[in-house]
Amino acid sequence: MQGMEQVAFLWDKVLKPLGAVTDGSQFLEPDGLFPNHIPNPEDKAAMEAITQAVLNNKADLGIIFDTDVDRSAAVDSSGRELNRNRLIALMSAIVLEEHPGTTVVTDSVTSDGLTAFIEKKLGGKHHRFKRGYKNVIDEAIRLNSTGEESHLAMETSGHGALKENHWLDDGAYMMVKLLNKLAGARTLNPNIGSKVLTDLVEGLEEAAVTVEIRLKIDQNHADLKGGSFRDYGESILKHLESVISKDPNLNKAPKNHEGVRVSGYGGWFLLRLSLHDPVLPLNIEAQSKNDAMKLGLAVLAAASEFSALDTTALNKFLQQ
Ligand SMILES: O=P(O)(O)OC[C@H]1O[C@H](O)[C@H](O)[C@@H](O)[C@@H]1O
Repeated sequence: MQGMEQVAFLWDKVLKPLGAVTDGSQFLEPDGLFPNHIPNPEDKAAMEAITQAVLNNKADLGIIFDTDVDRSAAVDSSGRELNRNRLIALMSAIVLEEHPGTTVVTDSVTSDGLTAFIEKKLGGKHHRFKRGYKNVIDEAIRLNSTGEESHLAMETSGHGALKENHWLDDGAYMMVKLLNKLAGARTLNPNIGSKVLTDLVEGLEEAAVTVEIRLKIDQNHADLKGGSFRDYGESILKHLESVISKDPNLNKAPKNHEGVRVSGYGGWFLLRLSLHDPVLPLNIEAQSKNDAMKLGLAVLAAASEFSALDTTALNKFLQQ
């Protein structure tokens, strides 16, 4: 287990008294300079550190939190990361066992593979909404108020909330759900590692290439003509939408709540406005770099007309 201050409670007052061996845990001392890695369960270095600790200690499970413990992720006993879409798939499998057919609300950058997994394998409904943990939680609450049952709201960032936990944005509670599942399986077979969790995400299709490229809008650029970066971003999205509608290889997602989401070349992309920054994040998933580049080129073709948009990061991706 690794994380910061609040984790000490889970470690000292919950896991240890219950008999868990937590010796391999690391980075439990709070240090605001974050000397070990960025405290983010999506961060490559953070996930590598916890994976290594799991393997070195032959642990059944690794769990990792951000600094205020509202984002979390796990690593199974074989060293497989359970974060992003995989963690949502795993939590969906657990929640759908308890509440068959329920709706899972997620943010907008979740994969097409996740939708297929929730709907075809688990028999639930995937409501792909907007980025932002507050947005997904509020949407799940709204759905329940309209009579559509939803028990789980999750973001790929590792934020997540459950109806049974009063919709608190609570990474520790997510991990306790995984630990419960694990403990139940271990009473039947103590040498099973975390296979019970690994098995639950069996069948989740994953893209070979997954990238997020963040395109900045220069707010002081003359092309904004004194307008806001939001308006400028919206006009880029509108233009992209019209360019896509003329391309026979690309299809706009029929149901979408944020930005422009398009499928094609066996993959998909989403271009949207950042929640806070003058940035258009572009997410691309495809089965090969070549297909991902075709999707990236379609965005570049539309975006290059907008001189206040810095496309350096996209160009770099396309030239790699
Ligand atoms: O829109 P972005 O710039 O990608 O930021 C999106 C993120 O913003 C905040 O940090 C929210 O707490 C997260 O829930 C959200 O995922």
